[in-house]
Amino acid sequence: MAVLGARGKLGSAVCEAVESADDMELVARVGRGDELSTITDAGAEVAVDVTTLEAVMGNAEFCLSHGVHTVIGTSGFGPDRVAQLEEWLAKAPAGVGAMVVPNFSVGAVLMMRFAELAAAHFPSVEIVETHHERKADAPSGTARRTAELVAAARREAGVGPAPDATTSALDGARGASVEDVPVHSLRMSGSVAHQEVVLGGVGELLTIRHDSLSHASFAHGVLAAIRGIGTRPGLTVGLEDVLGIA
Ligand SMILES: NC(=O)C1=CN([C@@H]2O[C@H](COP(=O)(O)OP(=O)(O)OC[C@H]3O[C@@H](n4cnc5c(N)ncnc54)[C@H](OP(=O)(O)O)[C@@H]3O)[C@@H](O)[C@H]2O)C=CC1
Ligand SMILES: O=C(O)C1=N[C@H](C(=O)O)C[C@H](O)C1
Repeated sequence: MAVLGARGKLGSAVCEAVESADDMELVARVGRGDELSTITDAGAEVAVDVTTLEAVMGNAEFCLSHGVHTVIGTSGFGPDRVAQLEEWLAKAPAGVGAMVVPNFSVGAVLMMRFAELAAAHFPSVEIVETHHERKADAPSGTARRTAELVAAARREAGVGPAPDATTSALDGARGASVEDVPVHSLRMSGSVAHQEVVLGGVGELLTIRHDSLSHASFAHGVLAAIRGIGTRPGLTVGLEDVLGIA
């Protein structure tokens, strides 16, 4: 096992989780400025990337082309980056896998699934995510993924656009639109990672909320992803399958 971004907030939690697991060994802690050959020299079979938007693609290209399974927790993945991973996977040694995981917390995976289930039953749906003030990307990867799942569920059920009479608005007042789902991003000192999916119907509101209160919330999912990737060649997006949340 190699951890890229090992000295970061999530990277430190991942290293701790791997070191406390009996069935895996941490052989490389990679930080900014370290040679990527550290990963292959150490014989790592799986790499977990929890770095930055700028670093992650170069890291993934190296790992996949050298036959190292790659679990990507770094956020900011849109369709272009996913397509690039698929291109590299097609040229990678047989059996190699890449797993893009917008959120490793079990509660967040369930929150996304619940939102997907509810999405077709309410005319209105919007997402509010809150993160710590050091977060680089907005909206969060979790919010993006939730919006994609919600939008797909609504398309499949033939639900039309959410009602909205706005004809005049300041830029940003209605949030960012991810596949027509409004996403509102708050950056707050004192917070970790939080999301509400708010659904509106006739005379009722449903709010699905998840809070990560510390980076320990991501540990179980990271270990599950590491254990699962060896039997999942090619691209996997999300942790639903690995956690048995279908
Ligand atoms: N999927 C999930 O469940 C979660 C995802 N995340 C995501 O993970 C990423 C990291 O988050 P977080 O730990 O909070 O951020 P941090 O800033 O604490 O950590 C990022 C680390 O990556 C290091 N780094 C930068 N460039 C490279 C490089 N080229 N090679 C190796 N290491 C590098 C940084 O080093 P330096 O300090 O020197 O810059 C830093 O130690 C973010 O994208 C975040 O959104 C976070 C939490 C949960
Ligand atoms: O940067 C973070 O902290 C987090 N990033 C991920 C995201 O963008 O969704 C996962 C979690 O929300 C924490």
